[in-house]
Amino acid sequence: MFDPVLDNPYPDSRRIDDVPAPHELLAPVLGLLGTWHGRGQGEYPTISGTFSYAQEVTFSHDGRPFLRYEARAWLLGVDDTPLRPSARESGWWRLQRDGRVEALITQPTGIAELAVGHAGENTIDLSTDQVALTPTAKEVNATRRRYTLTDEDTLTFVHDLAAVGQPLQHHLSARLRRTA
Ligand code: HEM
Repeated sequence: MFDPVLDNPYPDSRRIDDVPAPHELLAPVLGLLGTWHGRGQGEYPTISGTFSYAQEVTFSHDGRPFLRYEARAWLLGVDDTPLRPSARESGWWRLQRDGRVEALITQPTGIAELAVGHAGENTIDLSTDQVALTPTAKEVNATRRRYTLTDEDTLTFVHDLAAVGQPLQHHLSARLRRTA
């Protein structure tokens, strides 16, 4: 017989003032903790026109010096009607001394990114260090992600992409509001 399953004694926290207390290395990214919702616009030279999307993003921690990151997007039609699920990704942002960040991000489209960068005054800037692709994934060579807290509850996001033979250029921009 198995013992009854115990509750996880180490749940993630999405709030600065909650337990566990955030690790000191998380100081430069504490403003990201929580759940964010918003909308954005996207484009790419290989795609006709632009597209609109909505997105939900969550950053949490368990008291250790990394963030758990989760994002999911869905495309929007006229009058913001949801059209279909779009990009999803999840990963880990490992905070180092002096605000250096090492991120591991995976997507169900067969793409795994290692990114490095820096968390500074209200801005996090991550660029690809390595990309790994499953055999059937689209060709992705590099990304750059910039997150800016324009006020305590507003997060803007810009994503550049080098893929399918195109040089690094704008793919997405979004503006998110903290909802939890
Ligand atoms: C909010 C997140 C994202 C949204 C809403 C989004 C949306 C889109 C859309 C609508 C397309 C056109 C194809 C289609 O209709 O599915 C597309 C293409 C593509 N996206 Fe994204 N995307 C997102 C994030 C990403 C990320 C993180 C990457 C890679 C790291 C990426 C890489 C690509 C690639 C490689 C293509 C294919 C281009 C082509 O084959 O012509 N996207 N994206």
